[in-house]
Amino acid sequence: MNTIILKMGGSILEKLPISFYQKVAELRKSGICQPIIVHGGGPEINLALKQSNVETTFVDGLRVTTEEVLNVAEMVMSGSINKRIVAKINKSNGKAFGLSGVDGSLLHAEPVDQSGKLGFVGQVAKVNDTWLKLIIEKGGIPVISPIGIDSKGTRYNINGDMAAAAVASAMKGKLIFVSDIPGVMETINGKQVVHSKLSKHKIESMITSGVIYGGMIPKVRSAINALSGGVSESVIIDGLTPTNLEGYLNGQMIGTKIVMGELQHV
Ligand SMILES: Nc1ncnc2c1ncn2[C@@H]1O[C@H](COP(=O)(O)OP(=O)(O)O)[C@@H](O)[C@H]1O
Ligand SMILES: CC(=O)N[C@@H](CCC(=O)OP(=O)(O)O)C(=O)O
Repeated sequence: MNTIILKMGGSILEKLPISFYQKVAELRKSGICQPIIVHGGGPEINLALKQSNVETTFVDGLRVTTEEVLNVAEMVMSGSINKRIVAKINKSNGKAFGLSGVDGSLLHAEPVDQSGKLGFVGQVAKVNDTWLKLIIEKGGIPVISPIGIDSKGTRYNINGDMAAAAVASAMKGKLIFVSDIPGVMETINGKQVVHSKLSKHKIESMITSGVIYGGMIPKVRSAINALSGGVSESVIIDGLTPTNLEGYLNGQMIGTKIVMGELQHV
């Protein structure tokens, strides 16, 4: 069975209709594909930090993470968000199993920046997929919160897009970023267009020119890394259009596909 890694952005988590979770459960039950969910939670972490009067800043879409910020990020993502997703899939007759990258050292992490400028921000050094494979073997749908751990027991806040790319590379699945935008957009001659395909070269120039900014930066860079890591396809789709997931899986041109080689028309 083909594996798909669904990165569910914090931007849409609360807006997704129950039909989305029903579709995820159905994909597994019917044997069409094996979904693995990796979620984010940026907006809810922002809210929780605000309520605790903790300032938060981002560098290239990554949250500078002090110990205090890490604890809040873990509470929000591994606690509240993860279990809400699990509950919705289970309500849809799926067998979801929630775990964070800390459980079974699923996401073995290392600091993203050795200078310490970003604090406890990690990247995935290795995916320990033993438990994932066991959950899958038993008919389950893994739901992963992107907090990682190293061999000393230090935990790291990992951007959800980066975690999803690492899981997709390890499991050799298709990587689908489910977000709140129809794809990567650009205003050309006064008209907003959605790119249907983007190459690595074009992506880097769009980051340099500021067309791609904020949370879209780790998303597109993770898509490229996943392709380098052996993932066959990376795509960004809008989760709020109910037919998008199925349409994409049926081969329709939906969202923005990230490709390795150069493209003539971009
Ligand atoms: N060129 C672009 N096209 C579309 N969205 C962009 C672009 N550049 C930056 N963005 C921003 O990236 C956001 C998606 O990233 P993010 O908020 O991290 O999403 P998610 O929570 O789904 O991971 C969009 O809502 C938009 O504000
Ligand atoms: C290091 C880092 O930036 N971690 C992210 C993790 C959540 C995330 O990635 O959420 P989205 O998918 O909603 O963007 C954060 O703290 O916001």
